[in-house]
Amino acid sequence: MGKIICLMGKSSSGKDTIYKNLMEDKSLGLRKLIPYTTRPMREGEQEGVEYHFTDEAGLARLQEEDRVIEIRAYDTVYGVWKYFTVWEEQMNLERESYCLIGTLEAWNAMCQYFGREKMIPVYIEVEDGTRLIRAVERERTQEHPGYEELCRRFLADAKDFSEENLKNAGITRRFENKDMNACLEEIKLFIQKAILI
Ligand SMILES: Nc1ncnc2c1ncn2[C@@H]1O[C@H](COP(=O)(O)OP(=O)(O)OP(=O)(O)O)[C@@H](O)[C@H]1O
Repeated sequence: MGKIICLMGKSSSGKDTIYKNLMEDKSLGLRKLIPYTTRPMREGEQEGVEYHFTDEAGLARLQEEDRVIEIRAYDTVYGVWKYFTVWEEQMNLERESYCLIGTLEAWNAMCQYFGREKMIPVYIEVEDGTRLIRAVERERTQEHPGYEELCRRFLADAKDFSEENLKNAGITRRFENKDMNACLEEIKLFIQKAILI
């Protein structure tokens, strides 16, 4: 039986890096569950790589087909952008396991949609000071570093991923990303066991 692995964690905890590594490990046989968004494509992005890009009409069609698993709307300075997960016609949960990066909100909605027993949480944690340094270092490499947004996210994450919210979501196990290789090894072992059940 297939499972859905949901990688979660605060900003700069290493989700993206870990996701890429898990996907490259063919022995795990995980499939990507690529999210959808109504936000415009950024330079360097490609349809179907980070996201499937659509618009409000595309979203409405998917909703009519009852294929939207969970959806989040963000009121940005450019207007409302929606991010959502879609049931893909080629998905085969009997045989395949899927992996995605999710928020706690998405996790809760997906537990409702698929059933908790189908869902495997992988919560990644990094000590706050180290995480902030990694976030600043990553931002510094950008042409136009967005330190303000970085600070906003850092504070928002503390609320979104509060101990209470984690507890209510049934997330108890944590994977500490101090050393990437050790963390990856631990996560891979955990996933291998979890998808066997
Ligand atoms: N164990 C580690 N040691 C050192 N640097 C790391 C480690 N893990 C991740 N990083 C670095 O920290 C930064 C944040 O990692 P990454 O982009 O994977 O995080 P993320 O959780 O996807 O962040 P966001 O949610 O903000 O997009 C990257 O520059 C990455 O190279």
